[in-house]
Amino acid sequence: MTDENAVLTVSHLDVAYDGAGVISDLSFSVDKRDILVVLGPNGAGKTTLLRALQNLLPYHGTITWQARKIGYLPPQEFLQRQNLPPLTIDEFYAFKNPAEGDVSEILSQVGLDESLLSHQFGELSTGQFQRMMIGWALLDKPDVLILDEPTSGIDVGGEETIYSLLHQFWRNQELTILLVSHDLNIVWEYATQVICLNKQQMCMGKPEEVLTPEQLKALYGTGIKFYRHQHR
Ligand SMILES: Nc1ncnc2c1ncn2[C@@H]1O[C@H](COP(=O)(O)OP(=O)(O)OP(=O)(O)O)[C@@H](O)[C@H]1O
Repeated sequence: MTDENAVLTVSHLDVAYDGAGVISDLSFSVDKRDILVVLGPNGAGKTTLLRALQNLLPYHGTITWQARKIGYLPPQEFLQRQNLPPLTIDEFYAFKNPAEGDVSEILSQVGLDESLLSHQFGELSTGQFQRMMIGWALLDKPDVLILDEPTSGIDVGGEETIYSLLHQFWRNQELTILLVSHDLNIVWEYATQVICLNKQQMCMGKPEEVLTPEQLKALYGTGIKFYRHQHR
């Protein structure tokens, strides 16, 4: 039986690299308009999970999407502006075959001037680049967006731009977000659901219900500062 409100249902998921198990017997579901944050220590299998969900890795178990279109934000290396191809923004956006008017609309939504379309990647400021990338991810109107630590290595200002823009889109349109983040502040501020992963599922639920100091200690070992934003 499928849950009408679920956008993703994962059941008994196992993923291994060369026979070495990385994810074992993972089951969870994500509802429409959830912001699910995948938490876990280094090597816990978070990126592996996101890749399996996008059918980029072989797996056992079932992954059922009830999504119209799944979008993703490119890897951190791209977001950190390393090894970028010599393209103008116009050329980059054209890869998505946007309909008439879509580029203008998305640029206005991310707060960028159309004159930037003729610029190359290297000619944008950091903040403009972050906005441009969010616009690219959302240009073809996905109803699900997958992001793997989108702000790692990005300065605090850029981080703020990415999350506040994403949150703005999430508020204004039908969007479900699956996000890997190490940042507990992001979890407290934005997550509607959290899954704690350390090869196996260690918690799943609303952050305020499942992220107890005990759970965080079990997930990360000692030394995690327990800090909760009060303003939600
Ligand atoms: N292509 C690969 N081939 C073999 N092993 C891999 C491969 N990719 C990842 N692994 C291993 O799988 C495990 C999980 O890796 P994964 O990248 O999913 O972890 P993660 O939770 O995203 O970690 P981090 O927080 O450090 O980014 C690690 O032990 C890693 O070494």
